[in-house]
Amino acid sequence: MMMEQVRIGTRGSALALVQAEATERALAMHFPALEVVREVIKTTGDRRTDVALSEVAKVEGVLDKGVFTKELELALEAETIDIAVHSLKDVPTVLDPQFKIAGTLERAPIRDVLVSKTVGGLDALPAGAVVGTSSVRRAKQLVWLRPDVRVVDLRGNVPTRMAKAAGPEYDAIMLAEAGLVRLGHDLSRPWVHEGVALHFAPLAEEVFYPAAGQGAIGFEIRADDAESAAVVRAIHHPATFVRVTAEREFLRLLDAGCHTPVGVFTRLEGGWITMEARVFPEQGGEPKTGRAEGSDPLEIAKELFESLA
Ligand SMILES: NCc1[nH]cc(CCC(=O)O)c1CC(=O)O
Repeated sequence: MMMEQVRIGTRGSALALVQAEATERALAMHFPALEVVREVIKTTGDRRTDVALSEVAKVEGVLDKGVFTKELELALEAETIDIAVHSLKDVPTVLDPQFKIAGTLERAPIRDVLVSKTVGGLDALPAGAVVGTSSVRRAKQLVWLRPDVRVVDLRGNVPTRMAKAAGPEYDAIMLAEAGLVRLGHDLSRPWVHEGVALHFAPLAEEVFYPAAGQGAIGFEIRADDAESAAVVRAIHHPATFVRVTAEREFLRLLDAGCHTPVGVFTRLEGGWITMEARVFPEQGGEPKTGRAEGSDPLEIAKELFESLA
């Protein structure tokens, strides 16, 4: 018996709402009679824009990296929502056993984008350029590729960060291509804000390694909720899931010991997965780079992890 109503939970940021809409469209296509109710939920990460993202978890006592997900899980637990719609890269790799990631939509592009006042991407940034990002992964890779660059913290949701990028404090910022495209940016031409033109330079994943799960929308449900699992299954994209499973498992294995900045990406062709990772030592210095391939996402994650240990 098909359920009559499903309640999805989402953050209230512009990007989260676009992702909720994409989910609702997919559900409407598969289940024309299903009533989809949207619940907008504020997370710790949305409230605490006053401190650096890397500090929010500590300040707020949120377990691990759940700063954008904890309140959605509380709503799942309280059964006020059935499906939490997440940017998968914000979801911790280890979940409480009462929850599970039941599926993903088809993935958007995985690259990072340099958004800068100068054209020509990373190589053409002026000497000593100031680049805004709150991601340690982006910061480490930036400075490794361009040692003269100065990284400064930049918080806020995507539209806020785009507006700040046009201000005098920054020469450039970094954002995910997926978020920019979902919010309607055309990366082939500059975006002009208050008379300042910002240029988009997507960075190939083998040049600038993305985050695990970047560009994927994941659905978290109560582990025992078979009805919601069936709903998710209809809009699920298995090829995306195989890739993000490999990437997240690799991150989970690394996270066991520390909070290392890590970039990782996969490709999937005819059931064959290739995965590459760039891992920066916590103490600084050269990153380790590795590659694994195979057909089992968990196996190749383990193989890659062990080859870098
Ligand atoms: N942590 C914020 C966040 N979470 C997901 C995205 C982009 C969309 C995605 O990667 O799925 C962003 C913004 C960004 O990194 O530019």
